[in-house]
Amino acid sequence: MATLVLHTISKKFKNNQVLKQVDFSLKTGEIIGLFGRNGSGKSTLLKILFGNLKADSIAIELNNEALNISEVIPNQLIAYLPQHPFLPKQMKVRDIIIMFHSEEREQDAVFYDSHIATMTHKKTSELSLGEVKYFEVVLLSQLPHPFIMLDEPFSMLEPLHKEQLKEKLVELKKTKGIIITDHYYNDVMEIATKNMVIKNGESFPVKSVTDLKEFEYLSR
Ligand SMILES: Nc1ncnc2c1ncn2[C@@H]1O[C@H](COP(=O)(O)OP(=O)(O)OP(=O)(O)O)[C@@H](O)[C@H]1O
Repeated sequence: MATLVLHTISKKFKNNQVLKQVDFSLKTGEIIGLFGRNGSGKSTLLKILFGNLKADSIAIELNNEALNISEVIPNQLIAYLPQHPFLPKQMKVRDIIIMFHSEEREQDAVFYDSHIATMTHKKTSELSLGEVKYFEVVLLSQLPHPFIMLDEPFSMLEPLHKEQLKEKLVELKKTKGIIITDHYYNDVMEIATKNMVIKNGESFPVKSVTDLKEFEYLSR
C-alpha cells in the first residue's frame, strides 16, 4: 500500500497564476477523477508531479515522508501518460513493447490484450489516434510504478475500447493509485473513487455531477 499526499502547490506563468492551492491524497486502490475547464491547470499539475515542469512551491509526501519531485522518475514512483502521443512513430508496436518491458510477464500482458494483438505488426505511425492512445495506456499500466497519472486517456477512443480500458483501470487500481483527467466526465466518474475540480487555481472535492455544475465545469 502506497500513499501520495499533495499538501500544496503553486505555479505561475508570467502573470498567469495557474495553480494556487491544490491538494489531494491518493492511495493504492483509489482513482482520483480530476476535472476543470480548459486551461484550469490540470496538465500543468500532472507535468509538475512527474517532474517535467518546476512548481513555484510544492509540498508533497510519499508514505508520510517528504518527497522531492526529482526522485519521481529515477525511483519509478509515478508513471505518466501525457496528453499528446509520445511513442516513436517509426517503430513497430511489437518492438515498442519489448523496448518498454524487459520481463516476459509484462510483455505478455500487453501482447495478449485482445485489441493490441491486432496491431503488433504495425508501426505507430500506421495506427489511428485512438489506437495509439489505447496502446500507450496499456503499455504504461504494466510499469512497476505504484502511481499512474493519465492525461486524457479516453480521448479519441471508440466506445468499445473505452469500455475495455475502463475495465483495465478498475483492475489496475488494486495495485496502484491512479489520477485520471479527461473531459469524458461520465466515464471518469464511473470508475473514480473520488473526484476533484480545479477552479481559479484551487482544488475542491466533487461528489456528483451537480457539484461539477456548482463549480461551473458543466452548465446548469
Ligand atoms: N509553458 C507554458 N507557458 C505559458 N503558459 C502556459 C504554459 N503551459 C501552460 N500554460 C498556461 O497554463 C494554463 C493551464 O494550462 P493546462 O494545459 O495545464 O490546462 P488544462 O486544465 O490541462 O487544460 P485542457 O483541459 O485544455 O487540457 C493555460 O492558461 C495555459 O495557457
